[in-house]
Amino acid sequence: MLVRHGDTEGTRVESVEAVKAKATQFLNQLTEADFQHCFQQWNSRMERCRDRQGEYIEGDKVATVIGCLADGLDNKIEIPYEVIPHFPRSTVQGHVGKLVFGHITGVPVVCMKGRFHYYEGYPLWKCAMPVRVMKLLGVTHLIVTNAAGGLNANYKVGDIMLVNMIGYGDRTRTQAKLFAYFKKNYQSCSRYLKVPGRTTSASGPASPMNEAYDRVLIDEAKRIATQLGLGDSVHEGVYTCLGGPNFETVAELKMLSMLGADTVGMSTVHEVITARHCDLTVLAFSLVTNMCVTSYQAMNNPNHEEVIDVGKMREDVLRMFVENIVRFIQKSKK
Ligand SMILES: O=P(O)(O)O[C@H]1O[C@H](CO)[C@@H](O)[C@H]1O
Ligand code: HPA
Repeated sequence: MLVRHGDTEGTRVESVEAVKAKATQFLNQLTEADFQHCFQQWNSRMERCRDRQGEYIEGDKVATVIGCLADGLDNKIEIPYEVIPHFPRSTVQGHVGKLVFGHITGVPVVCMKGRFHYYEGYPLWKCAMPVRVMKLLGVTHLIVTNAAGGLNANYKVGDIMLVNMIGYGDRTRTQAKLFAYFKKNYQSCSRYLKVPGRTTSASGPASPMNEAYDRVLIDEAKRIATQLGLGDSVHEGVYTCLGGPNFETVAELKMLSMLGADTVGMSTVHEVITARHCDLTVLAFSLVTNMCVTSYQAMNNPNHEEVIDVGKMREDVLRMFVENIVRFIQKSKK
C-alpha cells in the first residue's frame, strides 16, 4: 500500500480511498513516452521522478513479485492492470493481472499478481516496465520470485533456490564460464531494454550485475530458512531465463546443465537488470515446480498445470519465508 511510512507526523496509514485516489492519479500521469524516456535518459529522468514521488510518498517501500502473497496482505487495495495507463495485460493462465497494495507485518508493499513474459509478445522493456513503476512509487527493495524447472540433480520439486548468478566464493569454474556467457547476453539484453550499454574491461571484475543479487539478503534468507526448518530445501544457485513459451528440449537442458545452470525459467532476468539499473536492492528466488527432463527416454514432460499446482502447494511456506525477509528488510532500515 502507498502509505506514509514511519513519517515524522506519526500518520502511518492514510484512508484507503485517499491512497487509492492518489495512486490512480499518479499512475494516470504516466504516459508511454515517460517510460521510453526513462530508458533513454535515466539519470535526469530519475531526478524528476524523485520530485514527483515526493509529492505524496515518503519512506521506504518493499515490492515483491509473488502472486500468492498478494492475497494475504493487510489493508489490501487491488488495481487491475487494465486501469493503469500503458500497462501491459497478463495473458498467462494463472496470472491474474493486478497490482496489489497492502502491508506485510506493517511494512508497505506492492505485489504483482501476474507478470509479463517475452513469449506473450511484449518487448523486454515492457515486460520490465512494472519495475520502473515500482521505483516511481517509492519502492526500495524488490523480491522477485519465479517458478522454475530444476536442473541441479540435488534439487527436489518444492525446493527454493536463492538466485546468485555469479561470484562469491563457492562458484565453480564452470559457473564462472557461465557468467562470461551471460555477460554477453546482458549486453544484448541491455539493448532491448534501452539501457545504455555497460561496458566492462576484459579482465576487470566489472559489470554492476556482479552484485545484482544482494549478498546480505541472500545470507539472511538462508538464516531464515534454517530458522523455519527449511534448511535442506533451500539452495543458492544460478537461474537461467529462456524465451519460452515452450518448455526446453532435452538438448537445451543438457547444454544449460553443462554450463552450470541450476534452474531454468522464462522470466526474472530482465526484471532484475531493470531493478538494478534503477538502484533497487534485489533478492530473487526460484520455486522448483518440476525437475527438468534430461533424458529422451523419460515420459514425464513438464506442464503448466503442474507448475501452478506446486506453486499452490508451497504457498504457505513461501508466504512465511517472504514475511520474514520483509521483516528483516524493515528492521535493517531502522
Ligand atoms: O517465471 P514465472 O512467471 O514464475 O513463470 C514460469 O512458469 C511458466 C511455465 O509454466 C513460465 O511462464 C515460467 O516463466
Ligand atoms: O521447466 C521449466 N522450464 C522453463 N520454465 C519453467 N517454469 C516452470 N518450470 C519450468
